[in-house]
Amino acid sequence: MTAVMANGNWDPSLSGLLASLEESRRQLPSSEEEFGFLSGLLQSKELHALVKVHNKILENGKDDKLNPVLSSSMQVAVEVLEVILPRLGRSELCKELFLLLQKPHLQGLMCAHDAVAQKDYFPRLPEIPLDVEEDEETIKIVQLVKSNEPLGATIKSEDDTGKIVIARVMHGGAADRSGLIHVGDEVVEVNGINVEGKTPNDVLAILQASEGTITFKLVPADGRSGCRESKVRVRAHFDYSASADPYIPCKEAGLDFLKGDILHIVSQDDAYWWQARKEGDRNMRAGLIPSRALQERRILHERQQEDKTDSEGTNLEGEICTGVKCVGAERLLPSPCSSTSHCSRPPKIKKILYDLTEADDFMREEVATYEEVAKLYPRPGLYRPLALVGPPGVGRNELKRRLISTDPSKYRSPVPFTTRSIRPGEIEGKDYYFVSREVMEEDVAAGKFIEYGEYKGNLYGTSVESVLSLINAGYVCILSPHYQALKMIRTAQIKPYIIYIKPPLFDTLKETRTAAYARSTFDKENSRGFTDDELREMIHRGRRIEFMFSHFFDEEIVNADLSSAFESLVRIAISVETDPQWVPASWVQ
Ligand SMILES: Nc1ncnc2c1ncn2[C@@H]1O[C@H](COP(=O)(O)OP(=O)(O)OP(=O)(O)O)[C@@H](O)[C@H]1O
Repeated sequence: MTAVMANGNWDPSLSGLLASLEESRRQLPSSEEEFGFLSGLLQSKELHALVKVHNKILENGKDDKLNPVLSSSMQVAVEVLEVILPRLGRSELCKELFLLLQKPHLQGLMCAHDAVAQKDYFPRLPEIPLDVEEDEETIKIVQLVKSNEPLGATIKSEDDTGKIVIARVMHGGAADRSGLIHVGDEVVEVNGINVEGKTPNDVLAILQASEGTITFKLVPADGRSGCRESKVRVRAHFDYSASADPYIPCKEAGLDFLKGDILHIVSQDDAYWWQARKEGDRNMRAGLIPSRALQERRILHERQQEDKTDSEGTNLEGEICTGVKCVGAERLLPSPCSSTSHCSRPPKIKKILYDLTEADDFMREEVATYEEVAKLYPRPGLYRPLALVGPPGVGRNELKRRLISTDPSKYRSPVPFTTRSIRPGEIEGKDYYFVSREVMEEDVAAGKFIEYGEYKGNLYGTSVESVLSLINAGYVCILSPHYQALKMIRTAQIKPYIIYIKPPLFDTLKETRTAAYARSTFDKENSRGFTDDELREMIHRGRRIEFMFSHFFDEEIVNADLSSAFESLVRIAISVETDPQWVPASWVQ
């Protein structure tokens, strides 16, 4: 026997295995290479260490010597991360703990701890009964043991033959992980009961009444093999509740999510029902969500219905059912078992830039469902611009000015261009870039401006180049673009972090603006307070902006109390600088 094994500490079962391997070496049909591999493995220190750990766990588990204090250390770690996140800027200790808890080694340790604490390695499967008839070589027998986890597969009865088949296997669920159950497998027997001629509900009833292990006899589907998990992540642009969806093939298999949630799409095999997990969710089993194509059809249909004034009757059901076979016909197999600012005030030109009242309906063509995203990691010295959008008068410029005044050497706003002539005291390149109308019109036509407009016969605008030069010079560029310029700035080149400044409800809006003697920005010639109509208009505009552009927003700040809104802005600005962010996948190469 080899030197390593001569060591008295070596596990006796491993030594025994190796000895019998060597003894029967000649009778084995294996090649020299295969033998060498196996014998090397049995003698490896890694395997020995693993066996030792395994034995120790079993030994300690036997007489309940060690009881875990908790079995969800990963969950606790995530909660701690959330709690300390807002304190990162203020405490070095918080920062250190934040980094520590994200280290893969520590997370691996906590995962392993939880698996052991939850006894995830139990139970052991009993021997498979081998009383299989001779002509049943194409039958597979799958035995599952009760646990708290659902099986993660759905069944349906086939339209033409009435056979019960596995309709869907949810990625990461118990069935998928077993590697034994595949889509298309025909269910012949459950616990010795023949299911021929039975409905999916009958089969469910058998399963629910069963206790202990459950044995399936399955005819394997031809040529099926497990599909590899996709890596696609998307941001959802709508709320989804499976229980409220009349068209989902199986409500219990659905995954609920909220607008803004990041979803890991693990399978797009079905054109209408994708399988997804929520990013960061420890539940490995994927759930069903409507595919992009299906959701787009639904939204378009809903819009058509809204637009229809006459009632021709809705037939959404018919329309979707044509595309999605077996709607509602699948059954999920249960568990087999169970200010005063010193920055000069920029000129008020924005509100005239796109002032075609309500001319923004063109955006309604866009159907926001899911957007593919990827993580963008912060790069020191190269900061994402912050773009504050909102209805005119809501306070974007006020917040921008306050943020810049906290550190003018860090936060900057791009210098605008104008075709008007320079006035006494103004400095070229500081107040404005003064250019001729011909030059500016040419540049506008060439798409060099993120926004522009005309006021009293002169053009004003902000160029893409001036934004990029601030970014490249290491500043945090602060923009307050008109909302219709959002599409222009939301590019891989600029990578803006878009913050929606939302007006509060009318009473609060009126109260806060009156208390602060806020000046209306609607009538440039008169510096006066906001009228009720103007405040209502602000709220109305806000709603339209949300309707059209909310899928572009990274954050939202309700500008009720100005100092709270400003605090939120500062907190967001710090986190954009330091934390990884989900951005459109095309921005990350
Ligand atoms: N939360 C608040 N409470 C009280 N007053 C506010 C608040 N936010 C902003 N204001 C005041 O409201 C007025 C309009 O704000 P601001 O000029 O920043 O609006 P804006 O969104 O930039 O609009 P515009 O695009 O028309 O310039 C200013 O007098 C500002 O000081």
